Amino acid sequence: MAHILIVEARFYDHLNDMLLAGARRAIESAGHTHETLTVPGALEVPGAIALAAATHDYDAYVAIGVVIRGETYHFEIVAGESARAIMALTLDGLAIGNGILTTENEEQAIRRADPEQLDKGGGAAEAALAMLKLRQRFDA
Ligand SMILES: Nc1c(NC[C@H](O)[C@H](O)[C@H](O)CO)[nH]c(=O)[nH]c1=O
Ligand SMILES: CC(=O)[C@@H](O)COP(=O)(O)O
Repeated sequence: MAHILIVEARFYDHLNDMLLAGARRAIESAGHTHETLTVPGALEVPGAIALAAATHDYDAYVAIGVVIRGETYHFEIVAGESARAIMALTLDGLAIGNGILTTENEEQAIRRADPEQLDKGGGAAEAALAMLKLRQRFDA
């Protein structure tokens, strides 16, 4: 049994609730346990994962959040930099599933967050578990 940390950027409550439900369902149905850590926005997620990793309390991580395009270049910064930093942590050997949605509008986000539609939260949890298996296989 693995212990998974879900790190959620709580920027849009209703969308996050759906992503979290999907992630928790996937982890529980695979027989694992989880905790959730909440940070303000997607830019804080990689730093929170790095801090949590230093404790060695968790086997894998699921990043959850929603970035919706606004009027300015800020979207590119938040979407791109959060993904870049999460990717850097995976290259350091952490097992992470990235469920941070980056969408043009709320309608796209709902379809992807809803566990009964595209279930991207569940997908991110499954990716984290797959990476954990790889870590174990390579004894990392
Ligand atoms: N616009 C969105 C943000 N922006 C906030 C940043 O992530 C960050 O919290 C702030 O710049 C302080 O460091 N975050 C999201 O998760 N989603 C957005 O759409
Ligand atoms: C992530 C974003 O693009 C958004 O929340 C920021 O909006 P804006 O560019 O209108 O300030």
